[in-house]
Amino acid sequence: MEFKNFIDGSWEIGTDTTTNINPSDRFDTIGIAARSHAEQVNQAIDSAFEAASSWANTTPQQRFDILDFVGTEILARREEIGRLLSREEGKILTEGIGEVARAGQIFKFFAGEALRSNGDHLPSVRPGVDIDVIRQPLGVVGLITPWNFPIAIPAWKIAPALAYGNTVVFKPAELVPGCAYVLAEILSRSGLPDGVFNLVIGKGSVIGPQLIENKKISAISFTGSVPTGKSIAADCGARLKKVQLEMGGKNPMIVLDDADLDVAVEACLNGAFFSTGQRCTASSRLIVTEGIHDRFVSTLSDRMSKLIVGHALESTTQMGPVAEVSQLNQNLDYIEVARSEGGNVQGGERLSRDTDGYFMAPALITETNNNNRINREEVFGPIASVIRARDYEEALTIANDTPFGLAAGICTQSLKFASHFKKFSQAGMVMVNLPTAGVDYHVPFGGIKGSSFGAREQGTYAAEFYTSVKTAYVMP
Ligand SMILES: NC(=O)C1=CN([C@@H]2O[C@H](COP(=O)(O)OP(=O)(O)OC[C@H]3O[C@@H](n4cnc5c(N)ncnc54)[C@H](OP(=O)(O)O)[C@@H]3O)[C@@H](O)[C@H]2O)C=CC1
Ligand SMILES: O=C(O)CCC(=O)C(=O)O
Repeated sequence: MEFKNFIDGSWEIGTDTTTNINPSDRFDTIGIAARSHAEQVNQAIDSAFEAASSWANTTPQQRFDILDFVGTEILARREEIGRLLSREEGKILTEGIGEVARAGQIFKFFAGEALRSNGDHLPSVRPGVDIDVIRQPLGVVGLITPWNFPIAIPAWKIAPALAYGNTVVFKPAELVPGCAYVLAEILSRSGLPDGVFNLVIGKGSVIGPQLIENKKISAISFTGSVPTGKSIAADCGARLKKVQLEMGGKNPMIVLDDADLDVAVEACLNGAFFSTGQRCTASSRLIVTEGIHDRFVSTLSDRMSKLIVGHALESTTQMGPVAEVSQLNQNLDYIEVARSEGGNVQGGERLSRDTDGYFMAPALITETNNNNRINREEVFGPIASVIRARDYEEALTIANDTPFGLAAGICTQSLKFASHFKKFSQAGMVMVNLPTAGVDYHVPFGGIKGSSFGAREQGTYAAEFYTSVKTAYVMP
């Protein structure tokens, strides 16, 4: 397959290309992808700029119909696209299909938003004057996405951008051009005028700065690593360009003595190891109180060691490969760091298979403390560490002692502790007796502290980023 750029309503691949390889089976080439050059990126920006004014003035019905069409087609093709996703990114097929369904639902949700979005009408403090607070699109938005959710994250940026009347230049992660291409192909048949949606595939370090520096782009929405996010924010700040960042996490899951052991183990197994731990919401620090610690560790480690690691498309597989070799090496390095810090490592070995995929066993590291590097830095792999705590108060202090603040969880049967945690945990998303990862598509997503910057994504809150507010005073 050829994964082409979509610029001003036309498909093109250009001369410079990359090869897209299946991380489960490195003998399986999925396709050849465009690697955009500067001229193509400029054409995409120009065409989005040209299209912005007429798209901003389309009716809500036109925008609803287009986004609803996209959502319907994605949902109808969830198995086929889910297969491509799993082949390309490496999450297991049920997770791949689930992610595609989520992307379809996101388009449907924002189709509705195109109809629902409104402003406020208020009386003035001056007699006879009316005030309207109106939401207006920003113009052209640049969307930069990571590899770990290759269709859901693009969906939750593209759908609100279009619903609220913006035009788009979309740059997916180079590792996952297939899902981006399929999404663009559906959008290309949805009735969108030329230039409203553009896809430029290629290297982030080349395309990213071009998007940020170009004056025709009004705003950048980014999901990915902390260093890239910080440099994007600094560059946007210097140009007074609106920016939204979703970055890493070092998400705590507290397990209290009174927790239901099965619930806690299930939540941690899912939160730490599903999707090969490649979720910014993954539970990477398991903070466990003394009374349940040993039972919890022994049950979780037993369940972890039975997880079947293998080819993402095999029906028996419970954990697929790591998405790429540099991420695999980073994971294995962190296991050695944890060992050298005194951690007791179970699992975490490199696994070899005939298909030469990037497989490793999930790892549980016990007897760690919160100052260890393994507990301070985001790893982004199937690795969780366990930290002992005396009681709830100490567990909460440890949970909050991190530069990150994306998701935080607690397993307890105590309403008192759950309610206290909901209020005092320093995170944008809090889960009680549920995994820290795996969120709904219709409510806000994002964090505090070093995890996020700017307005929230998803749900009706997405309007905060994708629109600006105008206040109109009228004396009729
Ligand atoms: N919070 C999250 O959801 C995610 C966090 N991460 C974290 O980041 C680490 C590294 O992953 P990685 O994929 O390299 O993350 P990056 O932050 O490098 O990549 C995320 C996106 O940004 C693009 N990008 C890269 N450099 C620039 C730049 N200078 N300007 C603008 N955009 C740029 C990438 O393009 P390209 O792919 O072409 O390089 C990709 O589309 C992981 O180990 C993990 O810790 C990773 C993925 C998701
Ligand atoms: O946990 C989820 O459902 C979403 C996670 C996510 O968006 C991410 O890892 O980037």
